Order: sequence, then C-alpha cells, then structure tokens
Amino acid sequence: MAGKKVLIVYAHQEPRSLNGSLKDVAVAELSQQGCSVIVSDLYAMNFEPRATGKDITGTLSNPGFFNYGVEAHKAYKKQSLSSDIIEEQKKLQEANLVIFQFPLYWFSVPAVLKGWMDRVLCQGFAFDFPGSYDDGFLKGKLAILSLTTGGTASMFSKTGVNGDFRYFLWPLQISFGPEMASEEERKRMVASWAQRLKTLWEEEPIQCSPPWYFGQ
Ligand SMILES: Cc1cc2nc3c(=O)[nH]c(=O)nc-3n(C[C@H](O)[C@H](O)[C@H](O)COP(=O)(O)OP(=O)(O)OC[C@H]3O[C@@H](n4cnc5c(N)ncnc54)[C@H](O)[C@@H]3O)c2cc1C
Repeated sequence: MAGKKVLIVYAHQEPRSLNGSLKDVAVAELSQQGCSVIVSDLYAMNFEPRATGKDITGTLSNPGFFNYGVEAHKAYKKQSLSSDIIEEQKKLQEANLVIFQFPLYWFSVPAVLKGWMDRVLCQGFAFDFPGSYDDGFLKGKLAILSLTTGGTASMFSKTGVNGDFRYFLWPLQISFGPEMASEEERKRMVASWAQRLKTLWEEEPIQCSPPWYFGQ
C-alpha cells in the first residue's frame, strides 16, 4: 500500500537462492505498490549475532557480574547501545510491516537472525514490564515470516515426521523443500509469494492466542 514502510530482515548467504528470489520479489512487488522498502541483508552486513558486552558502549552498571539483559536495558535508556543495534532499531521503529525471510535451520531461524532478535529487540525498546505481549512497544506493526524448509509440506503435517508447523511457527508463508521441488514448483513458490504480497495489506493479522494456536 502506497506510503507504507517495509523492513525485510533477510538471512541467506546466496543472492541466487530461493530465499534471495523471495526477497527480490517482495522488494519489487512492494516497491511497485508505492511502499518504501528497506532490506537488512544480515550476512552481507556481517551482522554480529552474539549478545556481548561490546553492545554496551558506556560504562557497565555492574562490571563485577555481567548480565546482558540488564545492561542492554540500561544502555538503551542511556542511548549507549552499539551503533549497529541502534541502526536496526531505527529501521524497525519506522516500519509498518516487517518481513523475516530465511531458511529453516534446526526448526528455528538461522543464528544470524536469532542474534538480530536477541540484540535488537531489547528491553525498553521492544518491551518492558509492564509493556509486553499485547502491550508490547511494537504493537500495531505487522510482521510476517516467509521461510523455506528442507522438508516437504507432508513432513510438516500433523502426521508427518516433523509434526504440524503450527506448533513451532505462527504468522508465516512457507516455501516447502525448494531443493527437492522441480523448477516449475519453485517458480510457483515465488509466484505464490508475489501474489500474496499483492493483497497482504488486506489480510487479518493472526490472533496469536492459545485458541488460535491449539484450537485448529
Ligand atoms: C544448518 C541447517 C539447518 C537446517 N535445518 C533444517 C530443519 O530443521 N528443517 C528443515 O526442513 N530443513 C532444514 N535445513 C534445510 C534448509 O531449510 C533448506 O536447505 C533451505 O530452506 C532451502 O532454501 P534455500 O533458499 O537455501 O534453497 P536453494 O538451495 O538456494 O534454492 C533451491 C533451488 O531454487 C533455485 N531457485 C532460486 N530462485 C528461483 C526462482 N526464482 N525460481 C525457481 N528456482 C529458483 C536455486 O537455484 C536452487 O537450485 C537446514 C539447513 C541447514 C544448512
């Protein structure tokens, strides 16, 4: 939708991968809609995934016993987090929609993307107590996971060897097993993602609640 700001957090090493294609069609489609699209290409940026004391540029509140969560929270308030974190927080703050584009690694996100979450979504910025879940500070933003898997769709069904994907992932668009699929099937995956993006702004966000999750 024209005027909307989109951040794509992209975690793949190879630009010609299926993930690369899915990222490219998202940039093309959303730009064509008049959105302003920014990509955080985490591998290309050499994004630091480790949450360490280097993320705090000022003095530590307790140098004798390092607690990352506590120090990051205080550093956020004092604006003394490292510049790469601040940069990503700014992008996220401005975005109406965040797309996470990644291959499934061990039923989860690749380490570089997990590190982005660990470091960027710090206390004070993304949440606080009170100020979490439905009252979190990123409330109102839309997010979608677009991921690829090694396994096929049937392997991720209720009776499949991996179990129902609902049990580990929520707002998602999955391109199942592109390496095992034919060229035509892969083209359909990219086209289906591009098609979904055309009407993405009309979708009802998923209610991330236990009844939605376990009731179906
Ligand atoms: C550490 C690790 C852990 C993993 N853990 C899991 C796991 O827990 N569960 C699981 O299911 N899988 C797992 N995998 C597998 C992984 O999820 C898949 O290898 C990955 O999702 C495949 O996506 P890709 O983009 O890397 O595919 P690619 O291999 O890059 O792409 C597949 C093919 O698509 C072609 N292609 C690119 N663009 C297009 C286009 N526009 N049209 C048609 N074809 C195109 C490419 O040329 C390539 O031949 C794991 C892999 C690793 C390395």
